[in-house]
Amino acid sequence: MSTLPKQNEIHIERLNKSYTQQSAGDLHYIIQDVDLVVKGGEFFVLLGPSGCGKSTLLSLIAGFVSKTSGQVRVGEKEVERPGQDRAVVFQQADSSLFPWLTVRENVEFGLRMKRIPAAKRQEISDQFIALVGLLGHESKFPRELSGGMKQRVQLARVLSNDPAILLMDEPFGALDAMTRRTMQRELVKIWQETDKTVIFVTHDIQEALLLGGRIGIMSAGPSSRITDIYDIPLSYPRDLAAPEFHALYSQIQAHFDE
Ligand SMILES: Nc1ncnc2c1ncn2[C@@H]1O[C@H](COP(=O)(O)OP(=O)(O)OP(=O)(O)O)[C@@H](O)[C@H]1O
Repeated sequence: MSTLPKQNEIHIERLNKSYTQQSAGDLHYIIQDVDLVVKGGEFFVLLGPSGCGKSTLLSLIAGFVSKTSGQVRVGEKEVERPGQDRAVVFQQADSSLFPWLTVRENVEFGLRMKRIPAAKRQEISDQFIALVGLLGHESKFPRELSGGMKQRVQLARVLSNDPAILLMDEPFGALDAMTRRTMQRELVKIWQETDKTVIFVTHDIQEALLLGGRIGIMSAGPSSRITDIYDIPLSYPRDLAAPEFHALYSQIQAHFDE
């Protein structure tokens, strides 16, 4: 049996990111000595207070920003730049959708760039438009969609490119509570159907517990680290009213009350 790391496994070792503070001229560590292994096909949630460095860590994995020192590997490859194996879903779909393209054209954009023939493109976009529940809306433009629908288009577009890893930065943060719950449920279903590795950033404990197979707690910055990792032994879909859910909620909440 091969012992090589899976292509969708993420290894982070002694990772540091610092900026030089303009005023003081000294080094300011955003994250310091982060160690983490996310297994292939895992749903991992990064949970921490606002400003602790969650987006920074996600951007380092995405290859959007360069590290100060340490290692980020996907499979066996060191991350040096963005790659097709890692797709990022942002909080605001508006900034990532092309307003002059329809839902279908937005979803097919990456496929067109890869010169996939039209018939195959349509087959793939049909599949993911259906998966995110947007059948019947293919010809609409982003301005004709609600916030939740735009977020679904963003998700369908990302999924149609078939990345091994989904990096999600508070993707439902701007949605109303009901749409947010629907999207959370759909994301879990999509993840179960596609076996992708997901790293999902949030500062909402309830969201973390609804979604995560494991939850990594980040300490408040500066020099933030992952201080604790919780295995969440609850089956999906998760029951907000279950006593086990409440017990885990209180346990995790205690980290932020200290
Ligand atoms: N380019 C930069 N130069 C200097 N400091 C930066 C830069 N980018 C981010 N920071 C700082 O890094 C810290 C962490 O920011 P980051 O956006 O990663 O946190 P976050 O946990 O994702 O926050 P939120 O939950 O509010 O989105 C903040 O204090 C921020 O000011």
